[in-house]
Amino acid sequence: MSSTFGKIFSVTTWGESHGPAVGAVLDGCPAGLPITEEMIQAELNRRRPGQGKVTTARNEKDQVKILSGVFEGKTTGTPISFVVFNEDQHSNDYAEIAKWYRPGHADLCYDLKYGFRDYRGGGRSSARETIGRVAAGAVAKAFLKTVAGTEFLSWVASVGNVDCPSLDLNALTLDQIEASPVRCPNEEASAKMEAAILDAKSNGDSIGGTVSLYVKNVPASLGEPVFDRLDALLAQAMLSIPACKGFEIGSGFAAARMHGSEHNDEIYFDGTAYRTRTNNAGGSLGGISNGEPIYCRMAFKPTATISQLQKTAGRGQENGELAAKGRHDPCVAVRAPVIVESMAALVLADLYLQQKRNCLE
Ligand SMILES: Cc1cc2nc3c(=O)[nH]c(=O)nc-3n(C[C@H](O)[C@H](O)[C@H](O)COP(=O)(O)O)c2cc1C
Ligand SMILES: C=C(O[C@@H]1CC(C(=O)O)=C[C@@H](OP(=O)(O)O)[C@H]1O)C(=O)O
Repeated sequence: MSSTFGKIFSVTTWGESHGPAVGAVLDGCPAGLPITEEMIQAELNRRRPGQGKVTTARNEKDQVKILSGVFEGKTTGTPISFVVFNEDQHSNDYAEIAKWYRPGHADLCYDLKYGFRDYRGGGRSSARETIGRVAAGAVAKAFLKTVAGTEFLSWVASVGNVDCPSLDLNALTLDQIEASPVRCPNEEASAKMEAAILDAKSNGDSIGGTVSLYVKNVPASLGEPVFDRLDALLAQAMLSIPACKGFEIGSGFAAARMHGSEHNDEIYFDGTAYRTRTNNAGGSLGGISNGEPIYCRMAFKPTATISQLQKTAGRGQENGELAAKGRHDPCVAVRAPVIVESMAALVLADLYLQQKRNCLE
């Protein structure tokens, strides 16, 4: 099922960017979990378009409605359905992409696969689809918080060649991240990133960035030892986010330049649990969580749709040029952190429920 993610705690998203609505169905969430529309709305507000000069100007309220699976403020154990109505589509701006494929977007590949063009914006390939992931992810976060005290934080770690300096991750708060218009908690780096995004935008261009994820209080023993390794599932989850092109966990690519003596995380018992003194593993060894925080980084490419004139080809096999229209994010990384957190929560909630089958309590 191409639109479903997860085995037990599983989400199916539906809807197109310019259709009447988008949403999700979340199945497998245990009964009795307190859930409100307000909790989900708070997460959707972090993802929403129209948040200022550094995001797309499409002005959607993204007001969520829960249609099923919650009664008297608690989950009932039955499928939870979410809907968000689209209100500000402006589909006429997209007339030209009915004919011309946008370089860097999914237009050509969707046509090659389905022989069909939904040229109303990005259609199903638009990141508007991630509304369903964030709504379901909010429930996954609430579930993990209840069973294990798990906490998720994600922020923009670089834009173009501007890097966020290293942070004290245990002291970092969501408020510090959300205070920045680009979601970088370091004030100086935030200002430089904002300038780089506005500079790209003023040239009819876009710019890439990286997003970091830090998850605290991850229960040990989540993940399967062979194919459904925790790190592999996280990679799949992250690379399934539109425009995500790179994933690294723990020391990531830097591990390839290290010696074992440097990379191995020393293990000790702290009186309660096994811990490691460093976290080059990023919280996963042998595909199984070791109880240390999960730490990963994702690379997001520059937004495909730009207003500069670019050479491309059309549906009728002709070659030509396109200066794309519509309202677009100049840097998609800025709105990605809550999506990243949501996908990580969906992976962990699913593995948590799978682990219940692996051992006698
Ligand atoms: C939060 C977010 C916002 C995005 N906004 C835009 C956008 O405004 N315009 C655009 O062309 N692509 C945008 N994208 C990226 C496209 O959806 C993505 O590039 C497209 O689906 C093609 O997939 P691929 O880049 O993963 O190959 C966005 C992605 C994310 C995660
Ligand atoms: C509306 C949102 O962002 C959109 C993501 C997106 C894309 O191609 O990914 C393209 C633009 O929209 P449209 O589909 O109208 O071209 C963005 O505005 C959203 O995320 O809610």
